[in-house]
Amino acid sequence: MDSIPANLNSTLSVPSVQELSLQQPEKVPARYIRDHDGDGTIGTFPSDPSLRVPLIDISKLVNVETQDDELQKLHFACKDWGVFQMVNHGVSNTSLENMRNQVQQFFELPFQEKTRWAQKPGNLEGYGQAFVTSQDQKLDWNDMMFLSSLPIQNRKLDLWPQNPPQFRETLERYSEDMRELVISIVKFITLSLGLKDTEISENFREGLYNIRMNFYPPCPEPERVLGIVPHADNSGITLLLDCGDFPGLQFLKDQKWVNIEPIEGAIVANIGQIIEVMSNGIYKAPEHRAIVNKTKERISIVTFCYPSPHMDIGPSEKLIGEGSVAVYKNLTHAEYFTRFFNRELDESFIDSLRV
Ligand SMILES: O=C(O)CCC(=O)C(=O)O
Ligand SMILES: [Fe+2]
Repeated sequence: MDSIPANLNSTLSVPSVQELSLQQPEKVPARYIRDHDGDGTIGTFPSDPSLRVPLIDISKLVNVETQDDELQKLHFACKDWGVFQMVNHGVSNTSLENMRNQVQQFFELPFQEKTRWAQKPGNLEGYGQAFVTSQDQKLDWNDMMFLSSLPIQNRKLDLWPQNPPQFRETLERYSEDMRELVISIVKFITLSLGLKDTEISENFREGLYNIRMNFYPPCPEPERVLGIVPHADNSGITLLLDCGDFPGLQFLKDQKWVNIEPIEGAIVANIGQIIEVMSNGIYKAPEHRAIVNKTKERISIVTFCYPSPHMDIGPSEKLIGEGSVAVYKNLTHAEYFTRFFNRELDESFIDSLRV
């Protein structure tokens, strides 16, 4: 019998969805059913360009001649969507390809082999599922591997796969790349907020980087399950590598779920709740979810980027005063996480941070 987790930083063990899917059931077990076919979202990508998630060319942000225009685009992307896709971001295709291949090879291993790196009681890291706190909770159509990668002293190496053999070094390299990228994006995000100093972006140098590798197996009734239930991320910024070529990731925009069309070599960035707080709510951490496919599996590799634990989490002082008041409380990093892991699953975390 599984023990009941003390808080949300631990999870009950539930069956592997990948193993379930391999048995080719005709119907989905009741525990996964959360019908959503009424919202018609399984379909295709939006053809109307105004309904597509904004595309930001990082090389244009770096170039002084094109910077102002691209910063404008970035500002509206963060304000109106909370998410954008990045091209020309400077991370090599080799790093992205290697990461994608290693994660794919990991999930293709026999189940028994994968369980060498399974989650242990009381901790979310490792191979398993997230946030299952009761035996009757509805489940996501998702298996995952969750690892803390930076700073190095946070690594639990006993949970880092040694099969496939290149997994560890690839993840190491990939997380360094994500760190460099996020420092640069946060610098531009704060610039687009009118903050000229680099205090916030520099705090991502000593930040925390946790990587969640999601595996969504094919599902006989995709319109009846969710790969990941709607949520906003508690990160500063989340960087997502979509390894599918069909609708999977969806963001809520003007009360409608919009499919994100994967672009070869692009990385999706979304605002997390820490940047929402630091921007005093000017930029919002968007709700998003994952849907699944009837015949195809999908992998996504998600890096949750947090600023240094030494940095308080509160509205930037430069954004309050002169007519604007702080909308969110100021918390230490530890207070923020204590609140997050002790929240009720049905309560809005961001609302609990309001003044
Ligand atoms: O797989 C996806 O596209 C979404 C994953 C996600 O939102 C998460 O892991 O927080
Ligand atoms: Fe997410």
